[in-house]
Amino acid sequence: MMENIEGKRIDFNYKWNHGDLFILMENAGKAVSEYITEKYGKNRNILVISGSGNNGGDGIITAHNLDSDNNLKLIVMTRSDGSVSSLSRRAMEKFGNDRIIKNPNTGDIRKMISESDIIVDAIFGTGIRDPVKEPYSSIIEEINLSRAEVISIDVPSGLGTSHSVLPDATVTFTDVKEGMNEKNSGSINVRNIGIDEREINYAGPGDMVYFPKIEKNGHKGQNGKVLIMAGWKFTGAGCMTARAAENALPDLITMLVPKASSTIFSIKLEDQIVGVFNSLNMKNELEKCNAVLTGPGMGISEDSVKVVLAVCKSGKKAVFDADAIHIMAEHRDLINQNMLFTPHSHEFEVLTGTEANRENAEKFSVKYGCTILLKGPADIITNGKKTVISEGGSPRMAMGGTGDILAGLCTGLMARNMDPFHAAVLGSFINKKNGERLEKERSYWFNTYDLLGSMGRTFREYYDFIISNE
Ligand SMILES: NC(=O)C1=CN([C@@H]2O[C@H](COP(=O)(O)OP(=O)(O)OC[C@H]3O[C@@H](n4cnc5c(N)ncnc54)[C@H](O)[C@@H]3O)[C@@H](O)[C@H]2O)[C@@H](O)CC1
Ligand SMILES: Nc1ncnc2c1ncn2[C@@H]1O[C@H](COP(=O)(O)OP(=O)(O)O)[C@@H](O)[C@H]1O
Ligand SMILES: [K+]
Repeated sequence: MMENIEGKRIDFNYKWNHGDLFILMENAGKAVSEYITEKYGKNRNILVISGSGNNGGDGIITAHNLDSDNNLKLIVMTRSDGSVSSLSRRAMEKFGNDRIIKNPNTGDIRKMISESDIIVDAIFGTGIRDPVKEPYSSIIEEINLSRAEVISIDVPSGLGTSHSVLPDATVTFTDVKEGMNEKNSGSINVRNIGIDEREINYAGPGDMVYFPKIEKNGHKGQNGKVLIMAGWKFTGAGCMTARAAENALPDLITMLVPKASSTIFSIKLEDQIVGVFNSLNMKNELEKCNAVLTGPGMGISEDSVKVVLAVCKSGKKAVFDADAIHIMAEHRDLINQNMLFTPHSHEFEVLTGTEANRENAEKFSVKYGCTILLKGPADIITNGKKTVISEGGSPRMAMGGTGDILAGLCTGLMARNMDPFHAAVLGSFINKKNGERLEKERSYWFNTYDLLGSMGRTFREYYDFIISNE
């Protein structure tokens, strides 16, 4: 079962890899027209009703393919300014603009429906917004009143709203969509339209769809607060986590550190809030934050155990890295679905007592409900329900500190309201692409400062890609 946003993610990955989604639309139209021809034969009275988005475009290609062997009519309902999506425009040119019936009135639509044996429903797909208003609600009602066979493309138009087409069959692409069942979709036929494993099961630019946009009129605090308790033994590691977390664009980052090292942190992180650790401060900051990180450069001490246990008790979204993973190995009963663990293979073995591989990561996630990001030349991210592989990066990333950057970045993303799984996938992807960018510029001669310095540019490249293609 695929959520709509996951469909978007896959589309963006496809677009990044192949440049153009039109071939998918052509394949979608081919899948639907073949289904109809196989089931109903030729010389039928077919009415295709398309909306203004890409679902409508799939309908237009379907109409194009069925046109020569049937008595076919194509209606296109445009947006109020007369436009349709850019892919649909290409589909319209292919069909022949002058033969398309644009925005007919409801009476004419009713008449065309009554004259048809087969109706192809391509009004809305996964891009539907609630509520469905006139004229769409009436068109959907008319379709449901007709005696014709109704075939929906991808999803019954209006699914999930109060006005939904009730088709005899739905031809859907890649996977069954969220909310679909035989009762609301008729017989469900899943067709592969050319999306391959890489676009589905591997991290890619499409993972940016889960990154919450910055609201133009936002106010302080709205974009999340990060709490970091790290670097108590190795201050450098702690500072890197904070610098990395900034790239997720949270509003506030607070570090709690021991009194003895607070001056060092204040100097190195002059633009961030550095507080002195004590039990009361920790309690207050844990209450305020949206996500918390502990572990990197922390050392294992009485206080660090206290911190890790307090984080567990807080119920906040949390990232456990490095020493915190060692501590949590003794407290597995406290693990829950708000937690992300970012072990390399040795830490994984300590945490789980099993060999570091995909299967064991999945088993552990299922058992404890948490997300695991198992680091290596290829990162494996799993929450037990889904697993994504994140490939790439640079061999130079084996240097110390890249794990701290990754943990900080993931925490920042979780504070921005992302769930642990999608934060881990995007964090790993951006971190690795950032390493690739630097390797391209400097071969292996770069360090963690360089990674932190260029992360914003790497992020932006993918952010802009999503924004400019939405
Ligand atoms: N990777 C895939 O699976 C592919 C998906 N494609 C198709 O693309 C569809 C998604 O396309 P889109 O994202 O363009 O979205 P849709 O085509 O589902 O709908 C969006 C359009 O409908 C309008 N709209 C939405 N809700 C409305 C409402 N309540 N009242 C009036 N107008 C409304 C929007 O303004 C927009 O123009 C999928 O369902 C599928 O059919 C295909 O083109 C091929 C590839
Ligand atoms: N040889 C490598 N090739 C590509 N990416 C790597 C390599 N080594 C580490 N990375 C990446 O660097 C990040 C940090 O991993 P790692 O170095 O294992 O963490 P740590 O700093 O905790 O040891 C991960 O995203 C990982 O994929
Ligand atoms: K549809």
